[in-house]
Amino acid sequence: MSELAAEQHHLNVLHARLDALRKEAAAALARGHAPDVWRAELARLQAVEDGLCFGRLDFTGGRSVHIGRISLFEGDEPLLVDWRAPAARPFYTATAAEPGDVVRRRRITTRGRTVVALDDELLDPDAPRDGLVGEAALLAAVTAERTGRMRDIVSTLQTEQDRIIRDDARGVLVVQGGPGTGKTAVALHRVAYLLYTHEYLRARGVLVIGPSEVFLGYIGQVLPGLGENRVVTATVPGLRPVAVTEVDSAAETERKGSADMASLLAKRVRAVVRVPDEPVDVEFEQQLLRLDASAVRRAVRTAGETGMPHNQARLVFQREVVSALAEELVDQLESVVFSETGEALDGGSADGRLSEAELRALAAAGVVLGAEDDGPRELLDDVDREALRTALLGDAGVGEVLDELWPPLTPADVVPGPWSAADVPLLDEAAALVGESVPVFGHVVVDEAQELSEMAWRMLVRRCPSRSMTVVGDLAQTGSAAGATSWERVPGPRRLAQLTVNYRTPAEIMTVAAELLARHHPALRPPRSVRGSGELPWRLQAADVPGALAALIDEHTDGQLAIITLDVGELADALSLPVPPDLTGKVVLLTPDEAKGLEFDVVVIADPAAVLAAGPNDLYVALTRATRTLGVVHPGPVPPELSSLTVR
Ligand SMILES: Nc1ncnc2c1ncn2[C@@H]1O[C@H](COP(=O)(O)OP(=O)(O)OP(=O)(O)O)[C@@H](O)[C@H]1O
Repeated sequence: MSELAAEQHHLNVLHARLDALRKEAAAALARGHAPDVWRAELARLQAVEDGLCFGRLDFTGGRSVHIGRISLFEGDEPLLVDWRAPAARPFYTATAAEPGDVVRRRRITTRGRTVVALDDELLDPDAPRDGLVGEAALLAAVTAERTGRMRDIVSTLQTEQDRIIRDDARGVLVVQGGPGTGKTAVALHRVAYLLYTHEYLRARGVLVIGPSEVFLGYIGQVLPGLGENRVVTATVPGLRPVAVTEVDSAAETERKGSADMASLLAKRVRAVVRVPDEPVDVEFEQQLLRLDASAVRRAVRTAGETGMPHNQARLVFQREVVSALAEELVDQLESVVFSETGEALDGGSADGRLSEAELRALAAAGVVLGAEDDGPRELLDDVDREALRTALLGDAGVGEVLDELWPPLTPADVVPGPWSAADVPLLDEAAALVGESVPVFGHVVVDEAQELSEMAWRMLVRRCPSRSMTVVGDLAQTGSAAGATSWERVPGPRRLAQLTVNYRTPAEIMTVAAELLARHHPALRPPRSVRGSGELPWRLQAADVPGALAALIDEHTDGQLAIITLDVGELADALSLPVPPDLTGKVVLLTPDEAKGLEFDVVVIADPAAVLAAGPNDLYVALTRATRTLGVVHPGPVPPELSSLTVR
């Protein structure tokens, strides 16, 4: 039997096993037993159909294992090892220089259920080293036409990526890497790895944060394809569903993103508590009670000292005030008996019995006087006092006074609308200050993390108090005015990892991007492109930009074409392209901000000077989106940053 036929035979066995498991799951689901569990299991088994098995390791001594998306067994015999299992690790880490006991690594390419190619690497310590694992398969993957949906890279993960994926779950791992270094891909594979490795994370959940809904759609297929359906994905504003209708200026975005807002909001919340200078009159069952300003001050202090959020501390405040009021009432009642002159006061009877009003007050508190009761001193034991406090608390008039002194708050009281995206972290902060809780996750992944404001980070820490986080981004791509220029704002303690190889952008394009980077971020190193395309980036001067673009679209045949520009409105009309963009279209029109994290076969930047004026980072993002060809169409003089492009 040929090697290909042998692998086909094994793949048939694997799919037969997969089909059997699906049947079992479907039958269990039909029986109605633990439907959620079986539905999820069925979805997991369905999602691993494509590329079920993609590799094989042969070890010294003749043993071999097949590597795939999930583990499969026939009885005790392992048919397929999950790529995340320790046994699969050498598939990603073994090198010719350090082969361990691996003698051969085989990449198996399948189409549907058919094996179409084998790519063998003999791990011979004497062979020349190129640093790339499985170069042929890798190059095939990175040059494949783009579809508008991200694919997983499980069969071609590189060693520096593998190391990050399997890094410790605890603490904050920050991954800095230039464009196309696989940060998004690595972050998603790490989620799959952590969920596989740590049972507790499956129970506590993982949250993946992305920069936009379009981006979340782009990455949406990756985790299900890796057999993980249980991850929550969201944008930062999406974590708190409120109506975002406003757009802030850059200065406003920066101001609202600053950590100073946290103390400002805390101050705003504290300021609603009123401490009067004069005693406050409180009416209860037609009795007038006097609440001393000092008693209010004491209650505010006691409530404040609990450190509880506003609405919870309010309850403490209320209990304190009501205790003071109850004491006042008791004093009044007791004074009937114990007035200095021995006289009954306030209409009480001379023998120390109580007035009508006092009886009503006691009745409201549920204190019932029997005929044998002499007076309130003996009557008002601890239970009665508690009943009195409860009655005071439940009284509408008393409640009104309490609410005036310490009003209950909603987040919208603290941060009134209408709201912009930058208000959402402020509303979230306000929610925490007033005492609303949020769902908590076992691990949080943040993609395009350079865009997050300090206030957004606070929002995420509230959702992950354990601070088990994976944070990936590129400081050279920061677009938001409230975004980061260093990783210092990421909650600590943090450890930093780097990705250095660009799998997306060909060397010819990266040379242009590197010049821009050198001008504006001299401290940052551009990533090294894994390949060249043989196509030089070009520029075209055209007074009629929409006309020039229409001609380019007409000429375009292969793969996806993206037009990146600052002002999409005008071009959308002229070129009849959808806004917001449809990523599955043949031609996609979008802003640099929307293009963040995405990639296309061909990219044309319209009016690069305008993009540059918005910020060099925006132009850097736009320049690094193409997997094959880059062009710019400029109506005026070309920015010096792009003067080296070939004139078309
Ligand atoms: N090991 C790999 N094998 C095959 N393809 C890879 C590998 N690593 C990355 N890629 C591909 O490179 C492209 C860029 O990856 P990804 O989007 O994760 O990069 P990024 O660092 O997040 O980029 P950016 O900062 O520009 O958003 C994707 O198409 C991804 O599939």
